Amino acid sequence: MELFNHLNQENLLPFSGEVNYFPNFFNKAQCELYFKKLTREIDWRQEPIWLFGKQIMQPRLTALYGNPDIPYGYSGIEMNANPWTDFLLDIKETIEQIAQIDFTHVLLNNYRHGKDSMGWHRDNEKVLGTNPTIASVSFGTPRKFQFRLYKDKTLKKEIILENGSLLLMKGETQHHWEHQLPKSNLVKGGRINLTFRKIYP
Ligand SMILES: O=C(O)CCC(=O)C(=O)O
Ligand SMILES: [Fe+2]
Repeated sequence: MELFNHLNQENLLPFSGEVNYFPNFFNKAQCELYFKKLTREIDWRQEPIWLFGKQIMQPRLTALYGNPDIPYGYSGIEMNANPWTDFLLDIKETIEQIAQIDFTHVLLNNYRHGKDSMGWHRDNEKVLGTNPTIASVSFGTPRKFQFRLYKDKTLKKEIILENGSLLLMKGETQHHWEHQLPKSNLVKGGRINLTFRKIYP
């Protein structure tokens, strides 16, 4: 029996997946620097998605960076990755040490205020492999992040993703649990999230 994983972190999920939370993974100075750079230097766009047969604009800004020549389809849109920048590589290398995986891409989300959000979904696309490790880094205003069991949507777990935190989703998480970043009337400030992924072309 495995009592602890290698990081000695507790699992946020009760079963059928593994989620570890690391608050203050980045220090205050790094948080300020990265939030500024992410705001100014990323090629942010508001992209349309297809939802129930209708094309609507996503309620957030997005961008994709990563290794060249690996196209990445996401929610019905094919995004071409921008090449890595120096500071994105710095962040990637820092989290690769703890995630113990070489990531090929990062999907960036810019939630400009509390009305920006991301709805319930699983990151279970074929190109991510069977049990993807996804590393989610947050900068800026804290936001609520929720999980619910795919087969019993009344079973929920939630956590506040704080400035400078890292959330690792691993194992069978993407098979059995959906996640979302709900809208909030209370949140005024902006938040930028990076989800590092490994794509198997
Ligand atoms: O903003 C977040 O914390 C979640 C982002 C997410 O779930 C995704 O990019 O797939
Ligand atoms: Fe996701």
